[in-house]
Amino acid sequence: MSINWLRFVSPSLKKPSLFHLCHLPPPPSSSSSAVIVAMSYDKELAAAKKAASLAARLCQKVQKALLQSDVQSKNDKSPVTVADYGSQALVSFVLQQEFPDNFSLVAEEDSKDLRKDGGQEIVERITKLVNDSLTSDGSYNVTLSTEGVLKAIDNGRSEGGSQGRHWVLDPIDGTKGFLRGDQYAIALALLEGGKVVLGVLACPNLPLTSLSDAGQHSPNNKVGCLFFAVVGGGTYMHPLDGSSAVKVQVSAVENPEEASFFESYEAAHSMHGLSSLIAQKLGVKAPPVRIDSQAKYGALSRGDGAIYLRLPHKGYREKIWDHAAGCIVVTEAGGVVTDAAGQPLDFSKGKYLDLDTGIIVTNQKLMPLLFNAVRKSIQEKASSL
Ligand SMILES: Nc1ncnc2c1ncn2[C@@H]1O[C@H](COP(=O)(O)O)[C@@H](OP(=O)(O)O)[C@H]1O
Ligand SMILES: [Mg+2]
Ligand SMILES: [Mg+2]
Ligand SMILES: [Mg+2]
Repeated sequence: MSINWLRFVSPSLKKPSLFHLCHLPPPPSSSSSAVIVAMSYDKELAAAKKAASLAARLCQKVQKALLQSDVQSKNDKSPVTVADYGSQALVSFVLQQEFPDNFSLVAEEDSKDLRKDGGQEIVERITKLVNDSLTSDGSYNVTLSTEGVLKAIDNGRSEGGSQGRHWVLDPIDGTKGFLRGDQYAIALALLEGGKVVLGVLACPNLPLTSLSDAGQHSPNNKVGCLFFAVVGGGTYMHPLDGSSAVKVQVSAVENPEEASFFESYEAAHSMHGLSSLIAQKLGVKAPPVRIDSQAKYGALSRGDGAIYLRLPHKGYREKIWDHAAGCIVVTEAGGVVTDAAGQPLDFSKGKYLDLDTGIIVTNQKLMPLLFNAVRKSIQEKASSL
């Protein structure tokens, strides 16, 4: 099935809306002309934004309690587990309600550990969190049982792939950031035929103004952003607690000396030494901006920085839910996302991304320079071993 894209101005919406035409095989008795079915992602986008916003609220509630009760210093990870599972159950439930006939979800968590002996208490806490969120939203007149919550979590066990539609969810991306009270994201994307066609990134702790602004740590600076993108339609951002969206664009910086770059806060997730070698080769002057989660993709999409380098240690396999939403949010804002060999990320192979060395992200102008610096640095590192 081939897919063509066109921009369509909906008279009722009075704003551009994205439609695509699916050329279906002709019915047996008809002539050879293709049957054209027009579809939009408006309903999917509305559902994804709703699900991610609800999940973000659940996570904010848990993170607040986590910080207030100082559980963080006790190194007790259970509240994070509660938020991860609660977020996944909520998103899964909302999407299944909205798309009962065509629902497939590839998500990070499953209920295996929760079903073990001693898991009942934590399942009850998750169930309460999920039901409280559903009640406060008011759209769905249901109360989930503990088994209903476990089933909703396990509905995220799809394998994805190159055929059909699959939602892709990271219920909390940046768990370590969440624990520290730093950045994290609820990352939800839709794959169609193995390509990302829609992405929503809820970043509850990301300031509404640029991370490069001097006053970003002032107490008046509001946090909580939601980024969204539909293929061909650009990237938008609005406050998590609002709906007035602005279109965002990646940085237009062409001179690497003026570029700043993002990388993981956690050195275990990305080789900081290698990225500093790359930055040095490029002539980047600013120190790295280290933050957790796909909030990096969101911040990059609005030009807070110009480059994102993710260079995992040998043997690590990247999962699609760690990049699907972020990837479309950046590309629709004019950026480029490739692996370290310059190939686009392939989301059609199931849960894992099959890629060379790492992931590099920047604007179109800087990509050739960045790519060269990455190749040289990787070769230098290999020959020094
Ligand atoms: N050794 C490793 N190398 C690279 N990424 C890793 C890793 N261990 C975990 N991760 C991934 O890094 C993600 C967080 O990325 P970042 O460093 O940008 O915050 C984690 O997502 P979760 O927090 O959803 O588990 C996890 O999937
Ligand atoms: Mg993740
Ligand atoms: Mg996660
Ligand atoms: Mg995880």
